[in-house]
Amino acid sequence: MGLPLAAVLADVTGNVTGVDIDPEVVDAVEAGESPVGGEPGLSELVAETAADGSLTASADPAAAAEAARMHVLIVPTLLDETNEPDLSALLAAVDAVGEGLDSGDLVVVESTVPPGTTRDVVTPRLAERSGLDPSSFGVAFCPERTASGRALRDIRGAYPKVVGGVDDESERVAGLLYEEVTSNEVIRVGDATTAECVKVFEGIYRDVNIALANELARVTDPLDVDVNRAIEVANTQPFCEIHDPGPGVGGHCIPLYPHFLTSQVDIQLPLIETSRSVNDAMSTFVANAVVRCLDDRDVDVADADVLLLGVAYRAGVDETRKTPARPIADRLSKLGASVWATDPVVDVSSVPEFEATPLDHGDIEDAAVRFDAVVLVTAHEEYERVDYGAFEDAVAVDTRAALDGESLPTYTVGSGTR
Ligand SMILES: NC(=O)C1=CN([C@@H]2O[C@H](COP(=O)(O)OP(=O)(O)OC[C@H]3O[C@@H](n4cnc5c(N)ncnc54)[C@H](O)[C@@H]3O)[C@@H](O)[C@H]2O)C=CC1
Ligand SMILES: CC(=O)N[C@@H]1[C@@H](OP(=O)(O)OP(=O)(O)OC[C@H]2O[C@@H](n3ccc(=O)[nH]c3=O)[C@H](O)[C@@H]2O)O[C@H](C(=O)O)[C@@H](O)[C@@H]1O
Repeated sequence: MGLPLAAVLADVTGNVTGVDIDPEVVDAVEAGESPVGGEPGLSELVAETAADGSLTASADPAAAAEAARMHVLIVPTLLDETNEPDLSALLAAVDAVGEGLDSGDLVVVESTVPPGTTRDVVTPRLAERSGLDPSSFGVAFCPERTASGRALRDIRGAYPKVVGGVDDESERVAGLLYEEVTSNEVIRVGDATTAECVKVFEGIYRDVNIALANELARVTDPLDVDVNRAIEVANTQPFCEIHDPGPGVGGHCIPLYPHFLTSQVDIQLPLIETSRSVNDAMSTFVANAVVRCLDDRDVDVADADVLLLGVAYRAGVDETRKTPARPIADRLSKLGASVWATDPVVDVSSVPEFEATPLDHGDIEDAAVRFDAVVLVTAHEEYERVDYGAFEDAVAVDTRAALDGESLPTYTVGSGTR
């Protein structure tokens, strides 16, 4: 999300150096090209701001920091293998900025971080690396509230911009910066930790509510009820916003943010922790539904050819981080199935640690006859135009309630067998 942000800041301020440790990213931006796809308007904005000199790029974080007076950090914040926050990229960026920090500078963190990080980690580390007194420079947390595929629109003002400073002056100056950027309001929350909580809470709200939808989907079979229909009607009541059942929660954000909170407090948070487990269990629920559907047709999963439609974690994005497609493929492969996968947006052959044979999107109908089951994992709009009649003797498992009205015998998560 750093390049969309840099391009908008360049468009607004006329003087931005985008810093990245990936030289290919730097070279592309220096050439006026956007290495980030799937973002409407971004290629044009990068070309325009690079051409007029308002956007330059550098692979030397310390040198760029030396020259700058405002420093915005939007590097990856991930989880390690034990689901603890991995802030290594952020700390590296903080160290580089610290090397070039001057009295009177402002440092803004836009990366999503565990609450307390800006005050207790970033600020002291900047002071230590720069040798400056913490009161001599500003630090604020101003979360990136954007989603892939609509970054420029979101950055320019789809939602209010949240600003939280480690002190009043930091918040005041950061607020002035973002008032130039967003067409929406700037909400000053009074401190950095509150702003960090805003971002993490937004994501946790989503994870918990998706877990509720997924748990409700489990009563479809025992109650013989169309849960998706019940959710749709329940949501006609303004105080009800039940989300959509699915195969699990993917992406670089929502599955991570609950861990950013639970790692920071030494108290039990059972609802948040259980919601994570409910969502992560959906891939097994889907794989078991495939096995059951094959079994109903006297096909042993160990002898089955299964095609996954969609590898991206959600429709329309070229992103596979924590995609539910991976555990679904893993489980079916372990049961002996021959698993194939296709995606109109993602290059399936480049997806790391993915137990599936790639199939080109254009070959779906020609190859369809070989499959015993087809699983819709990602509701890319391209799948509305597939001729499912080509899957002559297969059964479909629809994890997104997207295959309405198709001729194929189908089990739909949340709606059951049709
Ligand atoms: N991608 C999204 O939809 C959103 C992301 N965010 C937050 O934004 C932050 C960045 O996420 P993404 O843009 O998705 O990550 P990303 O992995 O797509 O891109 C991060 C970029 O930072 C570069 N980088 C890594 N370490 C660096 C360092 N030490 N110095 C300079 N550059 C470095 C990488 O080379 C890469 O180009 C995360 O904290 C995320 O939670 C927030 C809202 C939306
Ligand atoms: C609260 C919220 O909508 N946050 C957005 C979210 O964007 P993100 O790209 O992660 O997509 P998402 O729509 O939250 O979906 C996350 C995952 O959850 C699944 N999902 C989503 C909604 C739903 O009802 N059911 C469901 O199963 C999606 O398929 C996907 O696998 O996370 C972004 C972020 O924080 O990076 C944030 O900026 C975006 O505004």
